[in-house]
Order: sequence, then structure tokens, then C-alpha cells
Amino acid sequence: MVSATSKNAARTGVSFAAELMFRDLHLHYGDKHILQGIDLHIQPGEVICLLGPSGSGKTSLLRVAAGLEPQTSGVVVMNGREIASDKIFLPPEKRSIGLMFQDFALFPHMTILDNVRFGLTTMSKAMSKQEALNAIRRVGLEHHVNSYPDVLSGGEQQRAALARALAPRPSVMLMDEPFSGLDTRLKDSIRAETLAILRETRATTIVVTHDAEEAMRMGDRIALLNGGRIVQVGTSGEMYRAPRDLFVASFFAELNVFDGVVKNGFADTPLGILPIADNGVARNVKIAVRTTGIEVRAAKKNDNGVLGRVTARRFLGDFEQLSLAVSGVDEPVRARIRADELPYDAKDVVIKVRNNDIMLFETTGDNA
Ligand SMILES: Nc1ncnc2c1ncn2[C@@H]1O[C@H](COP(=O)(O)OP(=O)(O)OP(=O)(O)O)[C@@H](O)[C@H]1O
Repeated sequence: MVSATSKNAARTGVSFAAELMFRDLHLHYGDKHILQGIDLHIQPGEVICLLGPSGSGKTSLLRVAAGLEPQTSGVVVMNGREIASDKIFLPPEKRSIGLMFQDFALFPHMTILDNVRFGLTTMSKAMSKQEALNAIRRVGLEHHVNSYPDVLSGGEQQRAALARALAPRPSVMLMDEPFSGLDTRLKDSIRAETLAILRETRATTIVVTHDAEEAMRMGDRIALLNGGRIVQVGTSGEMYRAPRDLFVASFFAELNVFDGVVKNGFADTPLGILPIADNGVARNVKIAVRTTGIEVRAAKKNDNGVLGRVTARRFLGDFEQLSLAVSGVDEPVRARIRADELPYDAKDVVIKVRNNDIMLFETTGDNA
């Protein structure tokens, strides 16, 4: 676990961040193709989130990076050196990698100090104690040095697990759903603290999550997986504003999707003729409108425009979720409006779509 560089790292108090690269990585279990040609280049010190639905291969990719699973083909490169290929396979303990899983996996019969010291086997006793105490201090658990894990809250256990993973000053941190065991309120603060600590240690980090908001909060970039392939890699802004297909778009925002015809910069949809940045030939397309991009106001007598009827309304605190029946649309149109924006007795409404919340996708391939 302790890398050749860790002597220097001990002086500077940070890890030496590694550059990590996956090249045309495949993983098969029998005839099941779990990873299918993963190409990903992660910069030193970058925090990248692997996002995707259940079974898309996120954990498998993390296990290959850690050396817990040999890939079927392809190459893993760290700092320009192959660490897993058809010629070489560096075992996990030689990769300078810190691992953290969702169940924290603390040893129940050991104190927090001993849990954190566990991976520091190559150091002297005094040095490993000092390093463990540093890591425990860094996560703010100094008052629990001699406690056993069962007296710690979920959030404290998460921090203890983080201290244990960081104590050997790994060059790469691999985290599999590290916040999924925590309740929502705690999750936000622990996530922010963890990110701050990762920045401080400068370890290159891969975080597995199935939660798009979590990926947006944590990742410098996000790699979205589906069926063992990376569908798109980008910053949260790129993924949200310029999704390459409907799958990506629907991962980052709640959408209404309509069949429409696009022509001369306008899309003809059940929500009206909408302006679209497109100069292509006239054709059938899928039009996606974010639920946050639908404005409603109470309809007046003889109002024209696109009319809808509120069929359900749910108060969510800052927002309200509306279901609207709109003529020409089979499914209810969903809108997310600011709470109390629409009078409570309003049943008939006029609908307007904000231009920035309209996205167009070709009806070929995955979007069909
Ligand atoms: N040891 C194994 N043998 C056979 N199939 C496996 C094995 N491990 C994982 N799989 C399969 O590989 C696929 C990807 O699993 P993986 O755990 O990587 O997905 P994931 O995206 O992390 O999912 P989740 O979010 O549910 O954890 C799944 O279909 C899973 O059933």
C-alpha cells in the first residue's frame, strides 16, 4: 500500500497524485460482456465520478483499476507505466491505491486508531501511530481515537473509513458508493467534507455513484456508463447542457419527451411551435423539455396559447411538481415550478416553454 514516493509524501503531507488511463478495456464473465472498450484518461489530482444505472459496470471498472479483477483485454496505465496488460499485472498492494466501500468495512474489534493503522505495516510502530493520528485528525475524529467502531455514528464511521484509506497516502483513491449508507442530510455535509479532504491530499480519485446529483457535486468530470460502455465524459455543465443523447439527458434532468417535427429552426410539438437551434433538413425528432423549463400561469377567459389542466399537484418544499393534461399528449406533462407560484385554485393553466430547456435528439439509434 505504501508507494515508493510515500517517504517524500510524509514530509509534504500530501499524496503524489497519479495520472491514470484505461485503454480499450474489456471484461468478460463467460459470455457476459461487462466492460466493452473503456477508454478514459484521468488527470493527476482529478476527481472523476463513474455514474450509471445498476449493472452498467461501474464497480467492475473500479475493481479492475484496483487490481482486484484482471481485465480480459486492454491496458491500465499509471503515470505512463503499464500496470495491467497482457504482459504485466501489478497486484493491488503495489498500486498505491486507497479503497473505500459503502459498508466502510471497519474491524469491529479494533479501536479507530488500530483500524487506521492497519494498512501502515511497512512503517515503524511510532511512525505508523503518528501517521494514523494525522489521518484521524484530518477527518476530525481525534476524540474517537480509542473508541470502537460500534460507538460511532454512521457519518463518523464514514470518516474513520476515509482516514484509513488516506493514511498510507495513496496516489489514487477508489470509492464505491461511499455515501450511500448515510441519511440525506448527513450525506450533503459529509460529501462536502470528504471532497475538501481529497483536495487537500491531492489524490486522484474515482467515485462510483448512481446518483447524478452526487456526481455533479463531487466530480471535476463525470463518466456516464451504460451497458459496460462510457456513453459520455464531461463536466457537470457539459453533461447537463449538451447531452449527446436522450439517455444522458434523462440522467441529468427530469424530462418530458415528445415526438415532433423540426423545420427551419422551429420544432412543431404538442406544447406549441418551439424555437430550436437547428438548421438541418426537416425531419421527425424527439423533443425533450426539462420539467423545470415549463412555466404555467392561471388561464383567463378566452386565453389562447397552449392550455393545460392541473390533474395533480405535489408540494415538495421549495418546489411543486405538477401533472398537466394537455390536448394532443397521451402522457401527463410534468412541470416543476417554484412553490406557491400558481394560485391554489388554478385548474386551467397556460403553458410556456423556456427556450434553454428544450433539447432535440435524432430519432435514430438509441433515441428511437
Ligand atoms: N463475479 C461476477 N460474475 C458474473 N457477473 C458479474 C460478476 N460481478 C459482476 N457481474 C455482473 O456485471 C454487471 C456489472 O456489475 P457491476 O457491479 O460492475 O455494476 P454496477 O454498475 O456497479 O451496478 P450497481 O450500481 O448495481 O452496483 C452486472 O450485470 C453484474 O451482474
